[in-house]
Amino acid sequence: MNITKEQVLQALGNVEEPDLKKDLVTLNMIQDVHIEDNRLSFSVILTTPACPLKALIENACRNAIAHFISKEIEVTVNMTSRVTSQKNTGVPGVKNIIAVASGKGGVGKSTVSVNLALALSKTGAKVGLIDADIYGPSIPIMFGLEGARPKASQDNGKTRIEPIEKYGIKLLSIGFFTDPNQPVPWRGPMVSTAVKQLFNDADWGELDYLVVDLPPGTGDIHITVTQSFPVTGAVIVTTPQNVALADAKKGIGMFMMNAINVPILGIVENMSYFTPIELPDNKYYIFGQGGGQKLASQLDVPFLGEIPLIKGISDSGDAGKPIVLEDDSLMNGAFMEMARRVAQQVSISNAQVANNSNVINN
Ligand SMILES: Nc1ncnc2c1ncn2[C@@H]1O[C@H](COP(=O)(O)OP(=O)(O)OP(=O)(O)O)[C@@H](O)[C@H]1O
Repeated sequence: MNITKEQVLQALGNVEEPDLKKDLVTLNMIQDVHIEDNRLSFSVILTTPACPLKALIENACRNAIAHFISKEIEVTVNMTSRVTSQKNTGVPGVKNIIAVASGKGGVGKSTVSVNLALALSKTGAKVGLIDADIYGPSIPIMFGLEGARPKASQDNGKTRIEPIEKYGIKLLSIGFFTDPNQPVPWRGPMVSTAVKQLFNDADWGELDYLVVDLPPGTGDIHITVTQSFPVTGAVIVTTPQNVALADAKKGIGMFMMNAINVPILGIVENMSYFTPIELPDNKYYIFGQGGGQKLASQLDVPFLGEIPLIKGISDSGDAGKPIVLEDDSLMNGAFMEMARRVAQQVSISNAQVANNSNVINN
């Protein structure tokens, strides 16, 4: 059978990327088309390795070839990915900055940040994590790195800090530079300088996603980070109680202010329901049900998922090995699903910016 590359591209031009609402050929997602007799192979370049629609897109490609060219063709689809970026995150080599925030303290923002970073890395992305919670840096404990000190070197008279690598991601915490037993009386300008150093003076290398755990509330650090670096988007963590939801709303309001203007990637509801480990199908909505989802639809922002209240989540954080590293989907499923949705929203946000300017695909 004589098929041409043009025929293949024409057929695949009928497959729409469901999130980005354009066809795969227009989005430049089809590459390496090889044809030999009745054997065809091509690559589909997804915008994130965490793409939740991978199987659906592959199926749609196979169907398009069968429908528009022939069912007799032996098709090999190589699903691969190249994370998109908006121009210039301000940190060399870093494609996307994801800020994790909460209106209220203690809702599980650090737990979500850590498990989000590790879940994205598990899907194959290159990930970094900054703990910018100067009032209660908890990432050293959650990674079993209490007392760790990152290496620093001089490069042309400039200090370069080497992020610590653990569980496949690079991380820096403000807690690596302070004594956990001594309270640090941070003043506004000191805070701003210290936090900017975590971004600017560190050797992050090439990263698809840099996750930033912000302090609770809306303060100096939020303003420093969002005004110094073009943050791709913010993930807002809440619990189901009304007090937490009201503060989450304020947090979202801050990111949406004209002076800040950071896209909201979505709301994560943590501690949504209690699940006893011995009865994993039982869900007890002890703090009320559906509050996070309702807030998301009210504010017209995505809902990124419900994370159960499970003792293992707390235990694993305290033990320095976050739950997402477990191979048990009962324990890590909710975080993996949330991470896929976050990555999906990053891709959508980048594509929207591309409609107005230029998205780089490298
Ligand atoms: N889904 C969950 N199930 C069980 N325990 C959880 C869950 N989420 C968080 N925790 C526990 O709740 C406590 C607070 O979580 P975490 O430190 O992540 O909150 P935070 O919002 O970052 O707090 P802070 O406001 O102090 O920065 C921790 O002990 C953590 O292990």
